[in-house]
Amino acid sequence: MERMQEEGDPLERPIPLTDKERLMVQDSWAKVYQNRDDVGVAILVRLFVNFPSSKQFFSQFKNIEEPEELERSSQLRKHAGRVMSALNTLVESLDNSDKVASVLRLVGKAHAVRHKVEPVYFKILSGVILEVLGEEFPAVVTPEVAVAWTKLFATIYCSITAVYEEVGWTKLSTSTG
Ligand code: HEM
Repeated sequence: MERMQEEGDPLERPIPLTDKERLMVQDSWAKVYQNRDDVGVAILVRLFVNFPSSKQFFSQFKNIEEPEELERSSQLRKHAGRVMSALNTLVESLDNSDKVASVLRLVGKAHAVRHKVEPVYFKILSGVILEVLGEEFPAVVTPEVAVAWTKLFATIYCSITAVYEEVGWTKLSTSTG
C-alpha cells in the first residue's frame, strides 16, 4: 500500500530535500540568477508558447501568439521578474521552513483568489523551468541537480494546492486536466 504513494508524477511527491540537495539547488540557482532577466523571460515565453491556455489569465497578451511579441510584453516581463524574485527568496530560505511557507501562502492565495489561476499551471510552469534550466545551463543543472530541483518544485506545488484548498478553490474548468 505504501509503495503506491511513491509512484506517479514526481512533481506531486513532496519529499524533503537532503542537505546536499539544498546546496545543489542553491549553487545552481546562483548561476541562473546572474542571468535572471533573460532566463525569466525565456521561461515564461516557453510556458505561453507551449501551453497557450496559460495566457488566458494575462489581459495584455492573451491573444498574442508570436514569441517575439510575447517577449516584448511588459506584463510578461514584469511577471517573469516576480517569479524569479520569489524563487530567489525560496531558494535563499531553504533552511527556514516558516519563511518558505509564508511566501508560498501569499503566492497561492493571490493566484487563487485574485488571479483565478488553475493550480495545474504551477505544475506546468515547474516542468518548463526544469526544461529551460537544463537547456541553458547543462553544465550546472546536471541530472542529479535536476532531481533536487524536482523535489523542491513538488514541495512548492503541494504547498500551493494546500493553500488553494484552504481558500475554497473550486475548479472552474475541466479543459486543463
Ligand atoms: C512559481 C510560480 C509563480 C510565482 C512565484 C508567481 C508570482 C507572482 C507575483 C509575485 C505576482 C504579483 C503579485 C500578486 O498579484 O500577487 C503575480 C501575479 C500574477 N501571476 Fe503569478 N506567479 C507564479 C506562477 C503563475 C502562473 C503559473 C500563472 C498563470 C499561468 C500566473 C499568473 C499570474 C497573473 C495573471 C498575475 C497578475 C498579473 C498582472 O496583474 O499583471 N502566475 N505572480
